[in-house]
Amino acid sequence: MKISFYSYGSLDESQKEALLERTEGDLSPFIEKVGPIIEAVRKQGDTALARFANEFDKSPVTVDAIAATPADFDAAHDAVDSALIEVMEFCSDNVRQFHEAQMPESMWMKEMHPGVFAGEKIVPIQSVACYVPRGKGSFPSVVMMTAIPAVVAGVPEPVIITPPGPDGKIDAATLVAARIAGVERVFKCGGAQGVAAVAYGTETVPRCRKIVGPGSPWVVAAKRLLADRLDPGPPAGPSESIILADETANGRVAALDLLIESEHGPDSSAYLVTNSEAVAQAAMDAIPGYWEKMSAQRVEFSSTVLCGPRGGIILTDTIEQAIDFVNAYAPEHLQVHAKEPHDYLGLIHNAGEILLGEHTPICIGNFTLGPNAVLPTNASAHTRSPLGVHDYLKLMSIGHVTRKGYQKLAPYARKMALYEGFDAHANAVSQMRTEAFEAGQSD
Ligand SMILES: NC(=O)c1ccc[n+]([C@@H]2O[C@H](COP(=O)([O-])OP(=O)(O)OC[C@H]3O[C@@H](n4cnc5c(N)ncnc54)[C@H](O)[C@@H]3O)[C@@H](O)[C@H]2O)c1
Ligand SMILES: N[C@H](CO)Cc1c[nH]c[nH+]1
Ligand SMILES: [Zn+2]
Repeated sequence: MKISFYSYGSLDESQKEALLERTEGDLSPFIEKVGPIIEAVRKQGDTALARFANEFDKSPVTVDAIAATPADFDAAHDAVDSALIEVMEFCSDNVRQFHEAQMPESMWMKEMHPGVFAGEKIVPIQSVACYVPRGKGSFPSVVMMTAIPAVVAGVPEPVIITPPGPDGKIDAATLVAARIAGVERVFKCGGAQGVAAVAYGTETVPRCRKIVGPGSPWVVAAKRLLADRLDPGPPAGPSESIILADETANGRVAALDLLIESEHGPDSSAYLVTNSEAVAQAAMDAIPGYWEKMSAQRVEFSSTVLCGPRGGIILTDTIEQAIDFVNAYAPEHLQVHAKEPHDYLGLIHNAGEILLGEHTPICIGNFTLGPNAVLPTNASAHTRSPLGVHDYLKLMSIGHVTRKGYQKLAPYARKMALYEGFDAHANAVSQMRTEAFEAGQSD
């Protein structure tokens, strides 16, 4: 197979536009199939969840075994290598520290004028579900990234949903990570049926108001269809990355990092964008050797991405052109390979995360650095942010006006109300209010 190579300066506008496309851009085939799945869960609850687990996950789950039990947690703990548990504790600790640092004050108030107080109260959302994928991998790291900020934010009893495996069980490390995070409500339901379960609630799965976490197009399509009933949280579909490398980069190292996100699935996207022909060539030459060190399935995913229309190597005429491409693409993950990576920080406006330097590969961000690795996909990094404690919190405005403050504000409110034509609004800040007080006092 031939790795896709683009000489950017010689592409026409439509070819440049095509490079910006992701698989998530067209969800229509998934939306069509997901509608009936959602309807079945709404009507049949747990029975439908068990049936879909059998059908889509080849998992023999019965209606009485959808919730993980304390015995399941204990068995998972026994099954997982103790060295992996230590690693998950280390990574979880970094993720927790990062998100604790993100927490805002729970309230603020400002005296706008004498006797006029305004501020905000910040509270956790009362019910949130975390989606933890399983299929083209198992993702205990996604438990860390979704459940730990929920706990830090103070969400009472967060819920985890995840597809069961062919043994009818939840991935053992996923359960261990849930326990490390402090989450006990874990349910065996994934894909569109899992999203529908938390949107409507079933006999076993509680209804939630919000769902966070990444997933396949089945999950993304269900979130989209259920968005009126369930806050779908920040968008997080198939993984995508750009490695931006200038002429000071080592092409072989850049290639190693290009392969990281290319192996998630055939629907992922991954580009090396460089202004250096030597870096591009070194990366191109290195990739086949790296594929030899990967499993057949991961090579299939990676080569589908890098040899197809949503991945490969882009050679630009200048580094400015490379940076412009990054900003137009707005990748989920961006890693900068350069001797002076900080020089580029101020020039990047659109990316879910910016990892600086050749010692900060995306997998370090995925697992262990601390910032959240659930990041905006499908160009939503133009306007959206990484998952964080703010996604589990909401603001309520607070106001308090004393008698003195009222005298200052009332004439302004009355003038506005009269202009907008709202009689009751105007009356409530007129002489009628003084009269109502006086009449009330004499009662
Ligand atoms: N953006 C991020 O932060 C991030 C993080 C981790 C993973 N990811 C992405 O999440 C995705 C995980 O995908 P996955 O497949 O491993 O797990 P998944 O849990 O998202 O999807 C698997 C589920 O899809 C459903 N499904 C599969 N085939 C189906 C069919 N034919 N009909 C109906 N439903 C079907 C099943 O219910 C199955 O349980 C990947 O695309 C990966 O790149 C993103
Ligand atoms: N790259 C994913 C986010 O796009 C996160 C992840 C978890 N495990 C492996 N990778
Ligand atoms: Zn990854």
